[in-house]
Amino acid sequence: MGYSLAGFQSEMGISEEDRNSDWWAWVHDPVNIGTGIVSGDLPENGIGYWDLYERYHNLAVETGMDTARLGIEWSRIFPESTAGVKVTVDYDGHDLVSVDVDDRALEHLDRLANMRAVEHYRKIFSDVRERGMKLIINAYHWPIPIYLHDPIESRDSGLRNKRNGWLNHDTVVEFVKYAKYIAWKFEDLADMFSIMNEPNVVCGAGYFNPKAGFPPGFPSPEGGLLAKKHEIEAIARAYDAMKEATGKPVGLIMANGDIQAFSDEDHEAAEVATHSERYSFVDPLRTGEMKWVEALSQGRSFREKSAGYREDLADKLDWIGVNYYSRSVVRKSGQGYRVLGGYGYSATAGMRSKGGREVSDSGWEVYPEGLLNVLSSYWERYGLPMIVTENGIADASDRLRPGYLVSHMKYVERAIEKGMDVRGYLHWSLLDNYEWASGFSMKFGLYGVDLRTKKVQTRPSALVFKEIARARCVPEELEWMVQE
Ligand SMILES: OC[C@@H]1[C@@H](O)[C@H](O)[C@@H](O)c2[nH]c(CCc3ccccc3)c[n+]21
Repeated sequence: MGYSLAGFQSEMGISEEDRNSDWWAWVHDPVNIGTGIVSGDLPENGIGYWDLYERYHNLAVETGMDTARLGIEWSRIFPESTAGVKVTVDYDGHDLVSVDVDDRALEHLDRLANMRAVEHYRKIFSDVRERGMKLIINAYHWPIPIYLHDPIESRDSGLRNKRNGWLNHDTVVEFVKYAKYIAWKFEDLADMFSIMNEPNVVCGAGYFNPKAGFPPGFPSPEGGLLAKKHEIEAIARAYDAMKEATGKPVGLIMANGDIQAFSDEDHEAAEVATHSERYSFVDPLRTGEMKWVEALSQGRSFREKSAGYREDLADKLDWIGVNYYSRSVVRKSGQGYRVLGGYGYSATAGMRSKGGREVSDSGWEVYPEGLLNVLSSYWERYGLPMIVTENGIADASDRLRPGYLVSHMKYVERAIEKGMDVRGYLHWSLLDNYEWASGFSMKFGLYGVDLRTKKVQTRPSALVFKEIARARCVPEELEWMVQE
């Protein structure tokens, strides 16, 4: 049991601002701040993990945690372009079927890398290991180096500019170089690697749902589907490259909602939604079966379409990270689906959900049984080892979090009792942090952090977590907290 965090959301606050990413440009953009698409909070005013990691790791150990999933920022390791590093790339038509990063390329990357950043990440990771904790290193948690994705240019040019992030195969090739370098450089400190965190949210929020406040915030179903295809190729090519540098398990972390039909005539819609948001990412990386979800009627509805078999994508995952917070209730819409407001991730903060459930500060319905449903869905379809890599709640008053913790962990226990191979539970998160477009207003931490003084406040649910961690199960005396 432990916690997950991401670099851009936690590192800055005291020193070492990393200004070289699309997300940095995105959250500092005056137009985005003026239109309210981002909060105006800035990551450089954050919790300062880069400097305070020993204090925070002390907290994790005191809370009974034995595992940390931490991210590395691509733009810190390679602040300048790596395009000059020669690698062998093979295409089959538009399909990127191999990227060979040989030792000469690794030596070249090592000369280009920001060695101060490499060494500092080694200090942070060594500190985790020296405390007897396990370490999962995640290579990518959303920010892309600015020389590969200028989100303001992309937004203002309607995606017609050059530096277009996941829309370009260049980004895939440079990502594979970076991912192999990470595996090569940190192999001795990691217990496991994750290639990406939530590729489905990156393309979904960036191109299908501009209100989410993600770069480049340009509505383009075609763009979203192309970004999705390139992300899947990036994961497969990075897996191949990383496995040349390490024998440690290499997996993928996916965002999930428990997708449910509103009524009996919406079951097909729920199937299409589950394919579009979950299986269409992971199927190709297991079986090579590239299913396609065609955007119909200006992206308001979607239809499943087979795009054929790709041998070069099959068998590219050793484990799956399951991020789960809430459900999604869907209705039929044309040949596809639409998500219903009032339920799951689309509920409203400050009022009960349409299902009569509690709702978090971020408007997400508390729906613990969905975690068991999502774990079952992955287990039945793929049979791969799983880790709950994110589960948590924006809850500044800590009114809901104790019950949220107990209820969701009970469902993890249920999954294990049912024979599913669930290796761990990582809470999002140990500490409050920078919640992307929402900034610092959403408090996900078991511990609060005063951003001016960097002083830590213990929330009662940190003590609940400690009890559960110490008992290695949900103790009977805590079960009263689950408001059924
Ligand atoms: O919002 C809390 C956390 C973020 O801080 C993490 O960086 C990110 O990995 C993350 N993902 C999710 C779930 C996102 C989601 C929303 C709606 C539907 C499906 C997934 C929640 N969170």
